[in-house]
Amino acid sequence: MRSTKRRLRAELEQRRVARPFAARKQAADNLAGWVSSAPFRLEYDVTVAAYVPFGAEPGSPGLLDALIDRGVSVIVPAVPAGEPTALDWVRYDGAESLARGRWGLLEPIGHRLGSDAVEAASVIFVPAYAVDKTGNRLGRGAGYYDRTLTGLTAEIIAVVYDDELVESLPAAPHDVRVRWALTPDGGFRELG
Ligand SMILES: Nc1nc2c(c(=O)[nH]1)N(C=O)[C@@H](CNc1ccc(C(=O)N[C@@H](CCC(=O)O)C(=O)O)cc1)CN2
Ligand SMILES: Nc1ncnc2c1ncn2[C@@H]1O[C@H](COP(=O)(O)OP(=O)(O)OP(=O)(O)O)[C@@H](O)[C@H]1O
Repeated sequence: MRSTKRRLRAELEQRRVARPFAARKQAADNLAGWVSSAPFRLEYDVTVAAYVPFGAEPGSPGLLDALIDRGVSVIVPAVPAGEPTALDWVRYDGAESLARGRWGLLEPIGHRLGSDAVEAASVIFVPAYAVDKTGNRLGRGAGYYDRTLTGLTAEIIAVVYDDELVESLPAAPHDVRVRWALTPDGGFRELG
């Protein structure tokens, strides 16, 4: 199982890296555009936990900015020091305040809110290499998100390219299923 997941991650990463720049840009714009037709409430009193895409991941800060433009409070992860645990969180208020953190990830400079901050979120966008039709998600494999998402009742959305919404993925008992996929061409799709 572990080596199957590792091989899948490597294949999916290669496929992402091979996507032409213009296609990635179009996909990022499309993803941001779907925010206005999200199937859940995204208003001024809502907190959304999202993330800042890096490398060949689908998306850009554009989706976060689209959320902020609606008045939503947005928090994004900050990777805690040491071994993988639940993620820490920082408020996002625009791409200007981002700086390179651990592994070159972009994180807002600002007060760390603690790992409990995610409990205020009613909607959580999570990164994934792939998601299957029943909501099994393949992440980077450090286990940050599996540790972060257990026990939450929020709507959880995996953001992937259209060809990364697949028929089935290997799943372990600790894997937390997601209810939605968001893809550049398909928008929000309910899973399960
Ligand atoms: N945009 C984004 N933010 C995110 C995540 C993510 O997947 N995407 N995470 C999702 O969990 C967390 C960070 N997790 C990460 C886990 C591994 C690596 C990484 O590059 N690992 C290297 C090995 C690094 C090393 O050991 O030196 C690798 O896999 O090659 C990066 C981020 C929180 N923030
Ligand atoms: N709730 C948890 N408690 C303790 N260890 C966990 C927990 N969830 C995951 N792990 C550990 O984290 C590691 C990565 O898990 P897995 O391969 O399922 O990652 P993933 O779901 O693909 O990615 P992500 O890093 O996004 O969670 C595994 O070694 C697993 O044992």
